[in-house]
Amino acid sequence: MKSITSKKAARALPFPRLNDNKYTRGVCELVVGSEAFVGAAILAVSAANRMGAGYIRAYVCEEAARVLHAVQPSVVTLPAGDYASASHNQDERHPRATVVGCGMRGTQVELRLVVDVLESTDAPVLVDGGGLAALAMPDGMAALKKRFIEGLPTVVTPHGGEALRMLQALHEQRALEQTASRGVLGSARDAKEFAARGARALVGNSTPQEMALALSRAFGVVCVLKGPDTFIASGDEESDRDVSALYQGTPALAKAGTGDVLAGVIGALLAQGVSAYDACVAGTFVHARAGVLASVDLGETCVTAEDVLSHLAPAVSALVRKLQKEGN
Ligand SMILES: NC(=O)C1=CN([C@@H]2O[C@H](COP(=O)(O)OP(=O)(O)OC[C@H]3O[C@@H](n4cnc5c(N)ncnc54)[C@H](O)[C@@H]3O)[C@@H](O)[C@H]2O)[C@@H](O)CC1
Ligand SMILES: Nc1ncnc2c1ncn2[C@@H]1O[C@H](COP(=O)(O)OP(=O)(O)O)[C@@H](O)[C@H]1O
Repeated sequence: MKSITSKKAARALPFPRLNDNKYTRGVCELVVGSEAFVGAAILAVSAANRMGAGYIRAYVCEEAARVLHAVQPSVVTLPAGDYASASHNQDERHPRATVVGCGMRGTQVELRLVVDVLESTDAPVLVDGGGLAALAMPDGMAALKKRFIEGLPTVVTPHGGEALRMLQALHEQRALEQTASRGVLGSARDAKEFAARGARALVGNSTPQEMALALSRAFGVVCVLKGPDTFIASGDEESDRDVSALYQGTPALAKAGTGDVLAGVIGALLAQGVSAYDACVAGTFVHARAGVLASVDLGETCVTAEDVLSHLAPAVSALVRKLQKEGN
């Protein structure tokens, strides 16, 4: 397994070119937050705005739009329900990406919205937080399969709990399908309980690396499995970079909202045309470095997700200095 270094992260970073405009620097769209989790939307959107995408469009609830107008007036806001009816395609000169799911609670309306996002853009999509539950549903799986066949990149960023739920849902669904196809008799409830037990047994003993790999292959996505150490699985069976590990974090990052910041960071890199795998490598590194720099300033105990956000710029500057030192 490869470990992510500052050199790899620095080389993946995008820079504005002399003749760029806000559209050529990439449009990052975020379909995030809910009435229950307004903060997740603010954190993800603010992180994306900080990480260099030229145009940030946030599809959010009214309260999140109100807060964003106050704290990030450069962000354009639209009602979350408007996403499906707008156009989201990209071309070579106008890259873009969509982040969806941070701060969602997993309601039917939200899960439908996640599937709409997967179906309605040819740009990279990052799915996080409560939105991840949509992927193991039949519509979500079908949308992912179509994106995979068409070569459209999808990134998922689960924490350990979300990864476990995704794998269990997947195994459960497969077991149910097998039961049905073999004509095994029994009540629907018994079949579901049996499938759930099998799924728990299958997933129970996996290491985080194995889970990241299983998720990336089963769903056809790049999987960033977050935790004290973070594992990135490319899902590419031909490649020698199946799983990479990031060991440079700090327990100061174990705070609510830091995952929302990470989703915005990776989303902005995707929107600037960085490949899915490189965006995950550079994004997780910058995020971890921001956590470390915040800890240096404030002490590990006192760091909040807002501090990680405010240390993204010094983290990027440190990487840029590294590149300059190497003469690249
Ligand atoms: N300020 C805000 O508005 C915030 C909103 N958030 C949003 O809240 C929604 C629910 O996410 P949560 O993660 O809070 O809750 P979840 O309901 O997704 O998961 C929490 C459960 O998973 C278990 N778990 C197992 N491994 C874990 C791990 N490595 N890290 C965390 N939990 C683990 C926990 O014990 C717990 O039972 C998401 O959409 C998320 O984006 C959170 O990001 C927190 C901040
Ligand atoms: N003990 C730890 N050491 C290093 N990094 C951690 C630790 N705990 C959590 N993190 C990082 O903090 C972030 C937490 O993300 P997540 O669990 O999704 O939080 P939230 O949903 O509250 O935003 C991830 O990037 C994870 O890798």
